[in-house]
Amino acid sequence: MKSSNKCVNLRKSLGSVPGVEVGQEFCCRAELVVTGVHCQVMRGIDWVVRNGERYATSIVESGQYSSSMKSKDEVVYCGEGGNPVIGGRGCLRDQKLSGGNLALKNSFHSKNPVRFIRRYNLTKHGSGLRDANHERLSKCKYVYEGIFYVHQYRKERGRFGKLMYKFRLTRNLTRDGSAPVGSTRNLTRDGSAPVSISSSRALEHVSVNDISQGREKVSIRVLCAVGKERPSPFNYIVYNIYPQPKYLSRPIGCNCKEGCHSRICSCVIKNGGELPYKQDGHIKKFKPLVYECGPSCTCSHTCVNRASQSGIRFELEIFQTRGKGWGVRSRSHIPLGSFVCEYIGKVLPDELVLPEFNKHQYFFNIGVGGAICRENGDCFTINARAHGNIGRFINHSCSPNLYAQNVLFDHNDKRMPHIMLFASKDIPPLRELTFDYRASHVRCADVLQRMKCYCNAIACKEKRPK
Ligand SMILES: C[S@@+](CC[C@H](N)C(=O)[O-])C[C@H]1O[C@@H](n2cnc3c(N)ncnc32)[C@H](O)[C@@H]1O
Repeated sequence: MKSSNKCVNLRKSLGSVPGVEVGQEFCCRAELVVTGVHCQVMRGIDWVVRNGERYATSIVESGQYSSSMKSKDEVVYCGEGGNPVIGGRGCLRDQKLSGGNLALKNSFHSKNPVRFIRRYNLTKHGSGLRDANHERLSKCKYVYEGIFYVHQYRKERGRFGKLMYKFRLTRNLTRDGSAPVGSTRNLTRDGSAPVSISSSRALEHVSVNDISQGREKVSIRVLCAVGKERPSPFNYIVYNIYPQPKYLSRPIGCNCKEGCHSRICSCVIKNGGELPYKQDGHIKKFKPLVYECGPSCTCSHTCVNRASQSGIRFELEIFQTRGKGWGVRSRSHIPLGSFVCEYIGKVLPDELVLPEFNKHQYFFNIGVGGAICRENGDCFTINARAHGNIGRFINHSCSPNLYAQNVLFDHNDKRMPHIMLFASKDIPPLRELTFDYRASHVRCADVLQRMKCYCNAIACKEKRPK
C-alpha cells in the first residue's frame, strides 16, 4: 500500500487523526499504520521529532508488558525495552530513558496529546471484523480509545527484577496541565468529545457518581459543566410502576432445561419459531413484539432469550448537550444489536396523560404498532417525569443509533410491553445515544397528531439524514 501511495495521514501528527473516531476498530497493526494512527508495526510507542525533541504520538497497549487499564480514562503504560516476553531471555535488562520512553517523558513535560490504542483478544463468538463468510479475520482487534495525556511517570523494578518506566496516562487535563479532581476528560482538545458539546469549551466534572444509587448493576454518573446545575430531582426506579399490577397476568413459561434453542421451546414458538437473539445476546432484527423467557420459565437465568431483562451493562453517563438539555452517552463501545437500557417510568392509561402531553418532556407512548392499542381500545404511556431511569434522558434524533423494541417477559399484557432500547448501529464511545421519538411514539392513530406537534415543538437540533 505504501508503494502504491494508498496510505493516508502519512505525515506523523500529534492529536486526533482525521477520519478516525474514538471506538474505531482495526483488525491488525498494519491497518493502524496505513491509516496513520500508529506508524510502528512492532513497537508500542510511536513518536515524532519536533524542534530536535521527540514526542510520543501514539501508544498501543498490546498486553505484552504489564501495562494496566485502571479505568476507561486511565492507563498505566509500561515503557519499552528489556522485556524477555518479547525479545527472549537475552534481552532482559534495565529499561533506558531513550526511544519511545524518552518520547513519552517529553510528552509529559510538554503536555502533548497521545493517541491510545488498545488490543482486545477475541473470543470465538465475540465481535470483531469478519469476512463475507462471517469467518473471523483475526484473533484480536485494536480499538482507538481516544486522546490521552501523560500525567505522571516513574521508574520501578519490574517482575523480572529490572528497572522499568511506568507512565500514567489519563484522558483528562485542564488547560494548565493538571488533572482536576473528579473530572473526566478534556472536551476541547480531545477529538473524542461528542459533536453536541465539543465546542462548548466547558470542562466537565462528575457531579453525581451514581444517579441510580446502586439500583443499577453499573453506576450511572452525571457529568456537569463547571457552574451548571444537576438534573432536577426524580425517583430513580428500575422496574415500571403499573396501574394495577395485581391484574397483570403471568405468561405461560417454557419448560426448557438445556437452553431455549429448539422449536419445542414455547417462548421460541411465540417468537415465530426463531430466537430473537443471537448467541452473543445481540438482537437479530426489529420485531413488533419480542417474547423473552421470564419468571414463569424453567430455563436458567443465563438463557440467551433473556437479553434485555438483566439490566444495563454499558457504562452510561448523563451529560449536558448543546441545546437539548441532558443527554446520554456510553463510555465504552456499544456493538450493533446490544441491549442498552429500558425506558422505565409510571405506566398510565392515555386518557390520564393526554391532556398534559405537550406540557411534559418525559412521556413515552406505548402500544404494539398501534394495532393492538386500537383493537383493545386503550393505550398506555410511560410517564418518567417523577419516577424513571436513565432512559428518560435520551434525546430524539432523526438519524438515531438506538431503537425501541417492545418486549414481554413477566406479564402478558400486550398493551403495555417493556420498551427496550437496542443499538441500531455500532456506537463509538462518547457518542450521544438517541432514538427517533416519532418512530417510537407514533403508535396510536389518535395520538399521532399530538406526537407531530410534540416533535415539531422540540425543534430537533439533530441533522436529518440525507
Ligand atoms: C425525554 S426528554 C430527554 C432529556 C432531556 N434533554 C433532559 O434534559 O432531561 C425529552 C426532551 O428533551 C429535549 N429534546 C430531546 N431531543 C431533542 C432534540 N433532538 N432537539 C431538541 N431538543 C430535544 C426536548 O426538550 C424534549 O422535550
